[in-house]
Amino acid sequence: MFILVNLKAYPCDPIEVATAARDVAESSGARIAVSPQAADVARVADTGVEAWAQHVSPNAHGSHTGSTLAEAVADNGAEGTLVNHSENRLKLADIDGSVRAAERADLETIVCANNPAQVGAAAALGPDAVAVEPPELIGGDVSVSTADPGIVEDAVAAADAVDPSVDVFCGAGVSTGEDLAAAGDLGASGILLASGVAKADDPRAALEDLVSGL
Ligand SMILES: O=C(CO)COP(=O)(O)O
Repeated sequence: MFILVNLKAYPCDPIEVATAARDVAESSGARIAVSPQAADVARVADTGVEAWAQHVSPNAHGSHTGSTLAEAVADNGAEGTLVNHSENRLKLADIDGSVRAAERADLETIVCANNPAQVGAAAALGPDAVAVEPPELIGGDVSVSTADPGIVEDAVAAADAVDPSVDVFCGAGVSTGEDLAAAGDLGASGILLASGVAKADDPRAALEDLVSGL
């Protein structure tokens, strides 16, 4: 199970979380990545943890003010990028463009989706993985793997029907090792979480609890 910690725009210390994630990944053997604000990608990657961008623009170099280029985040140490999110909704054509941009820059991709139908559409674009995150459970205390196990199973089936090589992650309310284990039992290859680590009083302890579910 891959654990991807999305720091969103939370007021946490990205280096504190990245250092803890690096240490817990090393001691447990788990794959853990941290996805900070684009401006913090280089500092986070410098800790030695696997760093991911939260978004890349569909465009390449050129007259595109405000872009976050896939090439730029890759040059600054990112190994992958999220594409689309319930909190940053993109048009299908832009999701496609961002996945293609990430491919050009050799970044791994996870496209986020709200439900199994969107998972199927996202899988058709050929990312490395898709993540199902029901918006109503994002930021809450109850894990998607407990509150709505059927949506995870349906997402796995939807992606498999389109392209069996696309992994399926789940996210929303995931915070414990038990939540992670339940996600794995439902067929997920990884989890995407934010508040359970970024808003934790002790992010290191939160990460240690998560890997206990592996
Ligand atoms: O949106 C999410 C990750 O991208 C999930 O957020 P929470 O873990 O805070 O529910």
